[in-house]
This record gives sequence, C-alpha cells and structure tokens, in this order.
Amino acid sequence: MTETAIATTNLGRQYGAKWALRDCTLRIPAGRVVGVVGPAGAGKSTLMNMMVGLLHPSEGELEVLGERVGPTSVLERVAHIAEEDALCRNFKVTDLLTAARLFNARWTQRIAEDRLRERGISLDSKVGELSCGQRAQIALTVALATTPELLILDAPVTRLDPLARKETVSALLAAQAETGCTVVVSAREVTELEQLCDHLVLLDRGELRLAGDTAELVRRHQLGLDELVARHLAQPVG
Ligand SMILES: Nc1ncnc2c1ncn2[C@@H]1O[C@H](COP(=O)(O)OP(=O)(O)OP(=O)(O)O)[C@@H](O)[C@H]1O
Repeated sequence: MTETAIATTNLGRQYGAKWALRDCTLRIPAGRVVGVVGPAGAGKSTLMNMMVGLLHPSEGELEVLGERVGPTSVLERVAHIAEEDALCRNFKVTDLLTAARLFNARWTQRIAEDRLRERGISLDSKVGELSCGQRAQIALTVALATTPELLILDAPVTRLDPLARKETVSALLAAQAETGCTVVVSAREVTELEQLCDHLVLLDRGELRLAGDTAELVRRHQLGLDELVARHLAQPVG
C-alpha cells in the first residue's frame, strides 16, 4: 500500500468558462477517514468524480493510490458510492450482488452476505421496497465486498435520518478499522461527519480553503471544528 492515498497538483475542472474546481493541491495520507466538506456547489462531487475517473481534469495532476487515474488503472482498487441513490430498484438484493460480482475481480461474496445478514436484510428483498437507510447499507455492502483500498462516498449520510446516519458512520469506522482502507466522504456540513473524519478537506466555490489532520488543525487554530470551518468559508457576496 502507498503512504499517500490521493495527491493532486493544481488540479482543476471547468465547465465552459466556469471553474467547478481550480488550483487544488492536496495530499491525503493513506489509512485515514477524510471529510470533504463545503457548501452546495463547492466542488466536492467534481473532486470525487475526478478521483474515480468519471470526470477528466481540465488541468493539473491527480494520483490515486500512487498511480495516474486511467482506463487500465488503479480503479479496481477503488469503490465509489455516488451522491444519487443509484441502486436498481427493480432488482432483488441477490441480483445486485450477482451483477456486482460480475464486474469486480476483487469481489468477496462472503463479506456481502455476512454484512446483510447482520443487518437483517434478506437477499430476496426487492431494493425498491427497502428504506433509505437500508439502501444506504446495501450500497455500502456492495462497495465493501469489492475489498477496496480506497472507498469514496459522495454525501452518504445527507439523506439519512439520525439513526441510519449513526449506523452508517459506525459501519464506515468499523470497515476502516478492519481493513485499513482510506475512506473519503463528503458532506455540506462538517457536523454531518462528526466523530467520523480524522482528516479534513474544506472546499468553497471551487477553491481549496483548508486541508489537514483535524486534531492538528483544531490544536493549531485553537478553535472547534465547526468554528474553524465557518471562518474559512468565503464571506457571503454582499
Ligand atoms: N455537468 C455540469 N455542467 C455545468 N456545471 C456543472 C456541472 N456539474 C457541476 N457543475 C458546477 O460546478 C460547480 C461545483 O459542482 P459540484 O457538484 O462539484 O459541487 P458540490 O460541492 O458537490 O455541491 P452539492 O453539495 O450541491 O452536491 C457548481 O457550480 C456546479 O453548478
């Protein structure tokens, strides 16, 4: 495993004349739980989609697990859960697992079956008839069963009620502790990721505002994490 999970140098992506993310230089150490935080439109999904090869950078460089992101690459060591709930609702859970197995060389069926059994989710359930929290657990199960070295989740807790949120947070922490994988997780509010991330990347309006080990940032600035984030966001246009 590499020491650096993700390294970017002056990374940027534009849509037409508008920059969704610009001049982003970062180093994310491996084996951490990283919160990518910022308000709507900050550039979080843009950054994460570049990390998983769904978007090409317009400028700059990006290395994931020590390799350039490309078609024959590293991506089979990376799992991604997109912001939208993209599970096929007409499928049974068992069909989802079969499809995932076909597409993933690193798939481990036992991980998927054990996790779902522990959560009381039947393989015969129809995905569309499960709750939002259960669908989040299935998405996470499919991701973990691909035995990723890097797990990237776009806003996984935003749509969940507090109980499902707590369950997802503990599942992520347990998975990280068990496998040592790097977890990158986004949210609009740092409070959504409380007790989860030990490394912070703060974006606002396409710019990197702050990055580093959370405990170190808090110690250096002598501020709570929420206040630190609030102070580093751009002032409202007035
Ligand atoms: N396909 C696209 N075409 C044009 N502009 C886009 C496109 N996708 C994103 N953008 C713009 O890029 C900027 C960053 O968007 P992005 O989705 O990365 O933000 P985000 O931080 O993930 O926001 P949210 O929390 O609302 O999901 C926004 O201004 C958005 O309007």
